[in-house]
Amino acid sequence: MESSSSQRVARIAAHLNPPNFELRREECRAKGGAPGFKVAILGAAGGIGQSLALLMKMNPLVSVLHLYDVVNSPGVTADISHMDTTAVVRGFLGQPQLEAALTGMDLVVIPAGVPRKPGMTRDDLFNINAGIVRTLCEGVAKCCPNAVVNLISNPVNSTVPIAAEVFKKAGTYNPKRLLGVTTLDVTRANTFVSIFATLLVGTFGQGEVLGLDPKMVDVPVVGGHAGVTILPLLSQVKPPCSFTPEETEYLTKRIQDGGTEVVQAYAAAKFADACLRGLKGDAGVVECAFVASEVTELPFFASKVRLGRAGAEEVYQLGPLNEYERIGLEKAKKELAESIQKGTNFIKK
Ligand SMILES: NC(=O)C1=CN([C@@H]2O[C@H](COP(=O)(O)OP(=O)(O)OC[C@H]3O[C@@H](n4cnc5c(N)ncnc54)[C@H](O)[C@@H]3O)[C@@H](O)[C@H]2O)C=CC1
Ligand SMILES: O=C([O-])CC(=O)C(=O)O
Repeated sequence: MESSSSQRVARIAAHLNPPNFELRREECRAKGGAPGFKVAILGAAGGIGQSLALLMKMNPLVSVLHLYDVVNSPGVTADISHMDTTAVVRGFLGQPQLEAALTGMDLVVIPAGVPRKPGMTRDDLFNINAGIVRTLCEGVAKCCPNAVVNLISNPVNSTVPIAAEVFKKAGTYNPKRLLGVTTLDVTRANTFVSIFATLLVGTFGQGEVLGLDPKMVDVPVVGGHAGVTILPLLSQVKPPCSFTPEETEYLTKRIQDGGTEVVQAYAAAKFADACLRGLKGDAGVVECAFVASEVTELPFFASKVRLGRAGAEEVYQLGPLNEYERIGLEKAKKELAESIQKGTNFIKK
């Protein structure tokens, strides 16, 4: 006869062994009554997806985290699910499991698709990623038509219009709930400006600023998410800061080219968190995003938006631009118009 201790071990083991493990976690969570949102990451086994999954699993606003990919999602799910935070993690592999991954979701974050190789532009990814985004958004329209969608897959300037057309076709389009993620441009801009300001002591209007924390810096970045369409409004930096024309030119290029150097998931997690805080009803959640917009004559444009229960509840105007920024805006709009049209045509053709 087994000792009571080994019987207990056997009982616990039965609960902790896959596939029971996640089921038990779910029961524990239900008993604890942790509130929160259901979030799906599509492309969760990729470079961005894995780090994003880790960061979302740490977010207390997330109660359920679905990790979908066409490869490797079971391993990633097992890894993430052992983190001792409340969100229940479930993995989904391949197209037959897409609908299960999406059903009931409040927020769908999409970093699925191919990334750039050296020498490529984001637009070079269009041919592969356009079809991937279309398929995934068809799934969203069918299974969670009211979810907020964060589109990360590049070229964002075209994939957002693609998603909009898919949702229009399905009759589920809500412009407030479709957001292209440009947060990385803002985190780069905040970081570069803070370093710059710290090194160039005395350029800030209010006297000397030493060791400026990037979190204290606010650089609006408008337009889109590729090359010249990324337009940092350095004249509107907070705290107020003045740059020479050469400094402006240098910083603008540095921010525009940041993606050829390094990519990361932190900004995507920051933006997803802002969307969840908005859905929860927090006041004053403002981030830049590429959304349906009337700020310019273009149907989509990135600018500051206020995030709320409805998604992007308010799209802010650009504010006063200086001459350098006005020229930049014209260049940005020209390229953006083509990228938006290309995305729209992909579905309409
Ligand atoms: N908007 C932004 O700020 C950023 C955008 N990106 C973009 O995000 C995308 C992903 O980048 P990485 O994670 O570095 O690439 P990656 O190649 O490491 O990961 C992509 C993942 O997508 C998966 N995938 C491919 N087809 C899929 C499908 N039909 N359904 C579901 N998953 C699918 C792949 O299996 C892979 O796991 C790229 O297009 C990249 O350009 C990356 C960084 C920042
Ligand atoms: O540049 C890339 O290929 C990825 C991206 O969008 C970024 O890092 O901003």
